[in-house]
Amino acid sequence: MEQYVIRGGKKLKGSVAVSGAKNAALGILPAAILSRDICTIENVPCVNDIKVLLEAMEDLGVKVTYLDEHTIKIDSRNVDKVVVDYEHIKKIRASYYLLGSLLGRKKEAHVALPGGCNIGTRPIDQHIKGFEALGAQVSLEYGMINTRAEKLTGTHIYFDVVSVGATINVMMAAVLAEGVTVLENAAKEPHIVDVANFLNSMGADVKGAGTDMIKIHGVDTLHGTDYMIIPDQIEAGTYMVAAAITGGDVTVTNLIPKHMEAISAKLHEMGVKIEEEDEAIRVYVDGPLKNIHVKTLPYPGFPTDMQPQMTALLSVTEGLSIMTESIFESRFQYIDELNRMGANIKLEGNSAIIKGVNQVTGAHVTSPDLRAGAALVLAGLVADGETVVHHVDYIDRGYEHLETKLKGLGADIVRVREKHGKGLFRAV
Ligand SMILES: CC(=O)N[C@H]1[C@@H](OP(=O)(O)OP(=O)(O)OC[C@H]2O[C@@H](n3ccc(=O)[nH]c3=O)[C@H](O)[C@@H]2O)O[C@H](CO)[C@@H](O)[C@@H]1O
Ligand SMILES: C=C(OP(=O)(O)O)C(=O)O
Repeated sequence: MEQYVIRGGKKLKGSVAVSGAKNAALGILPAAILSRDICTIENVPCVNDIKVLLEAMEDLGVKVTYLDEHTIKIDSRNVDKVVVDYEHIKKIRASYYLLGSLLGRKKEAHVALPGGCNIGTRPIDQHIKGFEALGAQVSLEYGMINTRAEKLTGTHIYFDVVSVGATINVMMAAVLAEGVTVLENAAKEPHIVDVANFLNSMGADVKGAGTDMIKIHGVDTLHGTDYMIIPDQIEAGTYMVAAAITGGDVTVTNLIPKHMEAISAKLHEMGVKIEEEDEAIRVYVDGPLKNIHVKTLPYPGFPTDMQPQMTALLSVTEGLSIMTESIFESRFQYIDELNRMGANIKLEGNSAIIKGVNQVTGAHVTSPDLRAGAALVLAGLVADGETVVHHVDYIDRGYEHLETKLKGLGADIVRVREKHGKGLFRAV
């Protein structure tokens, strides 16, 4: 088991480059299966979720070749299996995208129910509703989702909830369907647009991604392509908060400022200085910050994947702040851990009532999930003394070289491994 040991108190300074978007890559790599050809994908983040997904794809017959750390050649000319078992995907959520891509390509898919972060009940009824509307039969048996279709036919689908996963999954299944598919009440996140752009670069005809109505004209075949994944909005936001929480001065580079608007706006409201450039944002603090209220919402609202990191910042900001989580009901599991570090946060329904404290103190804390883990690291960066963040494996799901990037900004953070049974540490 690996941990981060952080000695707080360093103001972060310098610049940090954002990696490719995890949640876009998790859609784009399975979508490459639809092409029956070779796709070269650049800016793939080097994070564990991607490694797990690629192993599952290799098991299906896809040939994966790393051209460098971030560039991957996906050869999906020979996909001979349609079954993705639990062992391959128990750790990731996005395995469900193999349903949409295999259904589109092979008209059949059997995928174990997805894992991923334990942040709520996370049903997939809207994915199933979409596949069924396209003409597939779907059943759930023995922990597997089984789906088959004689053929897929375009239709109108209205999603009852705004779902990133259902939008991407059904969009993927529909690109090779006969006729026109219209997805209404679609999610609008940047990664939806990125997956749609990728599909179009393979010859698909997807219009309207980024709005709540996506129209897909089915095509007969798709070809290979070269494509570059967008920067990770959430990783970028995490470094912006790292700058703010340490009272530092950090330029976050390789991002798309438009994708950061909700995060930038809330930081600005707190008094954090935000300077936008073409592909970078400088974040610095030159005075005391103000308490604010934040509510998570689907894009373009404030992202739920930034909720824990923002709460960490508010926990050390004077005054009473309220963070309301409206997407996932169990996304406050890290509050007890922050309180163990001296934060003063109470949960009332789906809101965290945060009484800002002057200082948090180092403690042993455990990440309950990916973004919560990032929040605990952020709190550790300003804590008095030493913070040990356990369960770094959650953080590794979605942050590329987190400790290296933070060290580059001047943070005192090391990754260590607990010596079996002895509670001793050694550097990894
Ligand atoms: C791999 C990936 O991209 N994960 C992201 C994706 O997760 P994911 O795709 O799982 O999240 P969704 O957008 O689907 O979930 C949004 C809401 O819809 C509900 N819902 C979803 C599907 C469904 O069939 N039925 C249903 O009721 C969920 O319980 C949740 O309350 O979007 C979330 C919301 O931005 C992010 O937090 C995750 O990081
Ligand atoms: C919740 C997340 O991921 P997943 O949906 O893959 O669990 C996340 O990226 O914050």
